[in-house]
Amino acid sequence: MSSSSSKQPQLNIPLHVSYIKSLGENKDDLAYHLTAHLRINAVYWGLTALCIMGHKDALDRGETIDFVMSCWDDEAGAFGAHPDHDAHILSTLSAIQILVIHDALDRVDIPRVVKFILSLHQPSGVFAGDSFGEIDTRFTFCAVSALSLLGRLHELDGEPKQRTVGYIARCRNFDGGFGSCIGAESHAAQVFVCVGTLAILDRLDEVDQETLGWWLCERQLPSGGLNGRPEKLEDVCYSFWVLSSLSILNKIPWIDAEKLTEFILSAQDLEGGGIADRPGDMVDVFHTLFGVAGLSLLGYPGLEDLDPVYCMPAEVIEAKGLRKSWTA
Ligand SMILES: COc1ccc(S(=O)(=O)N2Cc3cc(C#N)ccc3N(Cc3cncn3C)C[C@H]2Cc2ccccc2)cc1
Ligand SMILES: [Zn+2]
Repeated sequence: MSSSSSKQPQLNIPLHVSYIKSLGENKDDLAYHLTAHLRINAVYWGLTALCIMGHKDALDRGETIDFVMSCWDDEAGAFGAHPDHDAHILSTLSAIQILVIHDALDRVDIPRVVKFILSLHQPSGVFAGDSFGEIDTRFTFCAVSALSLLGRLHELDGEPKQRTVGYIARCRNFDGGFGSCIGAESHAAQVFVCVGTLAILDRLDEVDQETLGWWLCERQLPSGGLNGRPEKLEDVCYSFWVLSSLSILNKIPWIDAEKLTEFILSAQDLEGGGIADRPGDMVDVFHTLFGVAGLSLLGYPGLEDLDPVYCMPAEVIEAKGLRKSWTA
């Protein structure tokens, strides 16, 4: 893909780096406190975006690790999204991703976290998000990717792995896609978590790759952007959910990369920095990550490679020996 033909301004990396750095500075903003329940996830989103843009050190490593450890819920043996918040698989995965990126897994009581994760495995094969029992294929991906990053995926060997794969197989729809649970309609974010889980478990044979490939490339709209379901609006975050699934299936050429690149670049705020869900909307750190993540998967010049399964820097996943054979 040649960026010289782009009609949109290029990716303004310095501006987006300063936007992410500013997020942790405005602690007086009401918005800062209203998003406490997302804090550790937001740190993962910001840190990963910085890594892809080549500015991993823009956030202080020591302060970041100290914040993650302040989210440890010692009663549960896992991480919450904010100090004194209850442990949840979503925040536990974010904590592990941050510590792996910073090569600080030695700070984690791995046996206790593994016990928490395995305690969420349901008889049906799906994972719950926490002890309250809400189930979702998103939580299954979080559990399996967390165990993999901890080097403890073998805990699922045998019947637990078959149960997990069997549940995801029962979520597969006629259109080749996957939903949040058995019987739920296909949705791009759920397709990512199910395909990603099957990729980690080396069971992509459970995916109808041609049919799903078509469903995924049909997410692209005339604007170049991707939506999450038929008849929905395009949204930058689907640049990652759809592209990562296509990347795992080796079908990224099935979409128009040039037009998607233009769409993502058009969603930048070129004054304050950051990327929004679509042009003209308010930016946030979630869409900033998934915008640069999408550009990285499209081979946009000047960005670090992203691993499509773990949504983490490819060099970090490579160093842990977790890169899959089909990834370039
Ligand atoms: C602004 O209203 C919201 C609504 C929901 C949430 S959320 O439940 O915490 N969450 C994460 C999220 C974070 C931010 C940011 N910063 C912004 C949005 C957003 N969404 C909502 C969204 C994204 N695209 C369109 N929509 C409507 C996804 C959602 C679910 C999710 C959680 C973890 C990982 C992946 C997905 C946060 C804010
Ligand atoms: Zn979105």
